[in-house]
Amino acid sequence: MNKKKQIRKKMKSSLEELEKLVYEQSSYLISKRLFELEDWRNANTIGITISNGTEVDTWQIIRRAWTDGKRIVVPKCLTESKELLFKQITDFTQLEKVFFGLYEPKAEQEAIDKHQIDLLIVPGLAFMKDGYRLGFGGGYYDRFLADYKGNTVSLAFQRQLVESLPIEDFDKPVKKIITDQEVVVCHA
Ligand SMILES: Nc1nc2c(c(=O)[nH]1)N(C=O)[C@@H](CNc1ccc(C(=O)N[C@@H](CCC(=O)O)C(=O)O)cc1)CN2
Ligand SMILES: Nc1ncnc2c1ncn2[C@@H]1O[C@H](COP(=O)(O)OP(=O)(O)OP(=O)(O)O)[C@@H](O)[C@H]1O
Repeated sequence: MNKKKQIRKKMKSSLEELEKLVYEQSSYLISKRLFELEDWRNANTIGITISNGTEVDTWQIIRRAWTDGKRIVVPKCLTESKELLFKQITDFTQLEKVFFGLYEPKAEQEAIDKHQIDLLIVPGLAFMKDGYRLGFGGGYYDRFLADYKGNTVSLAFQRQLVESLPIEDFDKPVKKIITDQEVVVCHA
């Protein structure tokens, strides 16, 4: 657990050093790569978080999905059970600010069944090329992925790719990682 905390701390400060212009350009390149993939083209329902701070920008990805007629579903954290409930949004004003400055769908937005999600964009702080990841520590995505059968990709700045991470039994790797420099096809 301590090792994970250490890596999180180090990665957070590395990400804070990204200049605004580099952040914008890298986010643009990552989304451009995503839109070229069959994984994106073939997906009708896309599960995605609302990026915050130094996370790869997802706002522009959501706008593009809406323009392309795709359904966007965004997670709401059930803090007691540490589960994620995905709800459809068709408009950014259907979100509200919750803890840590995160945005979630408002209560009245309708929840969907997790198996309707064709492509899940899985957030994370650090990734290995085999698809294993380190998140923010809630364990929300590890739990969600345990019985999720759909496609998964993660978006990351190149500096978020690391040589090694502590792996635990419950960790589930993602299938692809898209960075500003490459698309990594993961073989865990
Ligand atoms: N933009 C964005 N939205 C997201 C995520 C994300 O990574 N990015 N999440 C990705 O999962 C979920 C929220 N993640 C959370 C992660 C941790 C804690 C939390 O309570 N952290 C504790 C430490 C817990 C621990 O160390 O065990 C804390 O910081 O006090 C809450 C929510 C859903 N929405
Ligand atoms: N499938 C699961 N069932 C029950 N508990 C789980 C499961 N997956 C993870 N956990 C618990 O969640 C906690 C947080 O895990 P971890 O530190 O690996 O989170 P993370 O990978 O950073 O977060 P996330 O998956 O939300 O991105 C751990 O204490 C772990 O025991």
